[in-house]
Amino acid sequence: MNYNNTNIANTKVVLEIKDLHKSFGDKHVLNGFNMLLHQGENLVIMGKSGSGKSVMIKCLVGLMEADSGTISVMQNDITKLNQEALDILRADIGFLFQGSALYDSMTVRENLEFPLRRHIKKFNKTVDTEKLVIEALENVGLVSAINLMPDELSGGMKRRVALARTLILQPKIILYDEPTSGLDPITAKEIIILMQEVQKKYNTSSLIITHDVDCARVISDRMILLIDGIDYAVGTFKELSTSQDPKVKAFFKQ
Ligand SMILES: Nc1ncnc2c1ncn2[C@@H]1O[C@H](COP(=O)(O)OP(=O)(O)OP(=O)(O)O)[C@@H](O)[C@H]1O
Repeated sequence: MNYNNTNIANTKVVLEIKDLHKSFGDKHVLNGFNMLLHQGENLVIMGKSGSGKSVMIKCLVGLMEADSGTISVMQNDITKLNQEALDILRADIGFLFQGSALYDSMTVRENLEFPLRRHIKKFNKTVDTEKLVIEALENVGLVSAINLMPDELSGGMKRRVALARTLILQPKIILYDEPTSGLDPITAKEIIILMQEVQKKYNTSSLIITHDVDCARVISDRMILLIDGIDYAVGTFKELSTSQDPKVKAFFKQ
């Protein structure tokens, strides 16, 4: 298998999905999907609307039970973990949802404090909340917005705050669901640059679901095309974007 960054192929695997199946009645959404995510890798998953990307993510985070297959996060088979072990593992996985999902009635500071309170076990009891909030906002260049309410922020600022809220738990893996959707091209580019900076600074591994070909081009070390319920095509952006397979080609027509 080829990687844009050959160093990544030699790093450990932090997430592995093997032969995942999920059907709803006679609708077979996932038909044996496989995936590997390496430490420090940016892996982009592309698939048409309704191809099963959300179903795959829901199985991955335990919101949905797969019919068969295995999912390992940092060498732990998540289907075999008890609730407490799952909670500990979940604190190492950050999410950035479509549309930012900030709490509207809370200030930026309170939005960032919220996950800290929920996952306090991950840190020692004397955690300096203020320091962590400021540090997370510094990472996204938004310390000045600390006392603002979400409706006082632009779309791009909201996405940044959401990223800061994800970073505050110091996740080892970040799942991005359409990180640039709804943003103008310049703001989208800023978010992509920020994602790259975060990856470099913390050596996080990222799984990025996107329809945005530009985002995939810039950020991906490797890509998977989810077609017909399987990992239909796997490779670098260059490999996939020059493929002669009509199903693959369809993704890169602009
Ligand atoms: N709980 C459910 N019950 C029945 N069918 C479902 C359920 N969840 C998802 N599906 C079906 O599974 C298929 C895949 O849905 P999914 O939401 O994973 O697509 P997606 O690739 O994330 O699409 P999009 O890019 O539009 O978000 C769809 O046909 C959907 O209707």
